[in-house]
Formats: sequence, structure tokens, C-alpha cells
Amino acid sequence: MPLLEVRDLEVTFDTDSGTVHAVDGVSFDVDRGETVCIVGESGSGKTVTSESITKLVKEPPGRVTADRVTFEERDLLQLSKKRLRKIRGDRIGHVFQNPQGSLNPVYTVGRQVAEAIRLHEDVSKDTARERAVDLLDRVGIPKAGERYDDYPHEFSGGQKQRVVVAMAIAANPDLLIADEPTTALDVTIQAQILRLLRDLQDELDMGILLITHDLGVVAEVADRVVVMYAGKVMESGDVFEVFENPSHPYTQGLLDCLPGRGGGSDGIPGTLPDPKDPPAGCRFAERCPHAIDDCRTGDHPPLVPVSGGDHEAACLYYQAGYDASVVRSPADRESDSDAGGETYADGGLVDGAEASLDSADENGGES
Ligand SMILES: Nc1ncnc2c1ncn2[C@@H]1O[C@H](COP(=O)(O)OP(=O)(O)OP(=O)(O)O)[C@@H](O)[C@H]1O
Ligand code: NI
Repeated sequence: MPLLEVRDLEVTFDTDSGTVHAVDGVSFDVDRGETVCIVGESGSGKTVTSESITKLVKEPPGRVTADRVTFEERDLLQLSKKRLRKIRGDRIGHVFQNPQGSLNPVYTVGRQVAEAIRLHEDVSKDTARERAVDLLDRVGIPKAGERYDDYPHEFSGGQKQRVVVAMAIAANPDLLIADEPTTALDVTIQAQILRLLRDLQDELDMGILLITHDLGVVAEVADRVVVMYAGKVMESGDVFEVFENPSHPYTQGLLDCLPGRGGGSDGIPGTLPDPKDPPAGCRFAERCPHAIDDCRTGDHPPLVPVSGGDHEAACLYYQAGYDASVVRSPADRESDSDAGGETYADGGLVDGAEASLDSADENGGES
């Protein structure tokens, strides 16, 4: 039984100018000790997906439905607000997309971490203080004891992010949801935070749901990846399968933008469709180099198995009666990567990502 099971999640928002279809039938699992990354461009529904799990989406204007959202076999969408709040702090930690908003500027950092501990555990103030110093130390704040009484503005961006992670893991959660935990940070700090998450995961056997728009981050930390576009899952599976054999043209487009994959462009040309008026057929058709008329009618294609394991893609070309070889990429990709050198560096999936994380170790502080 997976730690977290999300099935057919749908989220809409009612606005004055119409209904926003933010998340439209998203399914995935997260197991203990496993890191699942949701990746996709800005606006694809990653944050809304992650915040729906523990019902942090405001209803109204939001409307969250799902076949189920189960955590340790409990249906989170059916729980009372009170029980949900308890699970949210105790068992599910959340690092929000905007870390600045997670720290209160008028209280010391230590006090905020101690309060996060006391919220979930009945311990004395002194014990909470000790534990908070411990926790700050564990996330890599130097001289944690001395920094306890400092205010958030006295911490660097990377340190604040560490503090936010410390608060999210204060109760030793079973699941950590981390929404773009490294986006605003320079590459050195980014590597450190990702390493920190991995170490904590080993230590606590946490499941991690990590939200990012950066495939370099995915390559670095994910066991499995869910590629989202315009509220839909376009492709998902084992991270090696997906990087080795990207099967949806959208995933291929994202990968082609990575420096280590012969790309380095500014992104896929075009923009996401209007979430208030999603097009018929495949949501990516407008930007897809392989789109044909059939891609622009009917429903968005369902996810179907494309290679080993649980690797799936939602592209019409994999349906019966269509020629999947049109969108299967290895042939084009091989010729690309021959020109660009080795695509799969030792233990890493992307040259660029590995290189940047490695060099981050060496030039400590610079980016
Ligand atoms: N409260 C809201 N009211 C109306 N629309 C919303 C609301 N919250 C989110 N949306 C819309 O839902 C869609 C998905 O947003 P979401 O924040 O989940 O995207 P994201 O993938 O996390 O993007 P980013 O990478 O920029 O964080 C967007 O079109 C967004 O404008
Ligand atoms: Ni987001």
C-alpha cells in the first residue's frame, strides 16, 4: 500500500471571468522512502495539486474532488478539519512555494521552530528549545545555538529555506511536500538543500513529493516523475525510464531545453492554453511539432503504458491505429546527443545538472 495515493484529482476555481480548470484528473502515488517529482511549466497545476492533498486550497472559490486521496489508507478528503490539521503537522510536512511567507519577521527563528515542535508534541519550553537547536543544526545552520535568537532578516535566503525545512520536519513527518524548495536559491545552496532532503529522507524514511519546474532537479533527486501540463499528467514513470525514453512530445520538449541534452534554449515556444477554456483534444497540441487534426478533437488522450514498469504517456500516437514511431524519440535523440557528447554522465541523468551540482561543491558560495 503506497503512503500516499492520489486518484483522479480535479480542482477548479470559480472566478468572475469563468471557471479555471487548474487540475484535471491527476493520479499518482508516493511510497515511503521515495521521492516523486511533479514537473511542468509555470501554471500547469503543480502547486494546486500539492495543496489539494491536505485541503489547503480554499473552497470556495476552489472546488476539489477526487476518486480518492488516501494517506496511510485514510481518505484525507473525508477527514474533519480538526483531524486533517493534526495530520498536516504531525505526519505531513509542507514546504510552501513562497518561503518568505512561512517565517514571521517579528519572531526569532528559534522561537518559530520551537513553536512548530510544541504544536505537535507536548514538551516543555526548555525541551522545545533544545530540540529546535538540534533541528537547526541538523538542517545545517552553523552555530545553531547562537543563531536561535536571531530574526529571519538576519538569515540568508538559503538559511531561511533551511529553517523552513526544519519547521516542516519538526514532527518527523512520514511525507514531506516540498513546493519549489530551491527555486529562488543560487546553485550552491540549491545543491545543499537537495542533499539535505535526501539525507533526511534516508534518516526518516520519508516519502517526498517535490514540486519543481526544473528537470535538472528532477534528475538529481527523483525516483519517479510526474510530468504535468495544463492540469493534466502528460507522462509519468520511473525517472530513468522517462529520461532515457521520453515518450510525450511535451516531455521531449522540456528535456531538449536542458543544457546537457544538446539544448539550452529558453523553453518550448508558445504558451499554455487558457485554463478557463481548455482546448478539445490534447492540451499540448497547439505547441506540439507532431500534432495532427485528430489531436485537436475529443478528450485529452488517456495515459497508456509506453515502455517498462509503470511508464505511461498521454499522447494520441500511442493509441491503437496511430504510428507511435512518429513520437518515439530515441532515434532523433541519439543523433542529438552524439553531437553533444555523453548524455548520461556517471550516476547522473543530465550533464548540465550534474555539472552544476558538482561545481557547487567546489566553488562554495559562488554561482
Ligand atoms: N485561487 C485561484 N483562483 C483562480 N485561479 C487559480 C487560483 N490558484 C491557482 N489558480 C490557477 O490554477 C492554475 C494552476 O496554478 P498552479 O499555481 O498550481 O501552477 P504551478 O504549476 O504551481 O505554477 P508555478 O510553477 O508558477 O508555481 C493556474 O492557471 C493558476 O492561475
Ligand atoms: Ni507552483
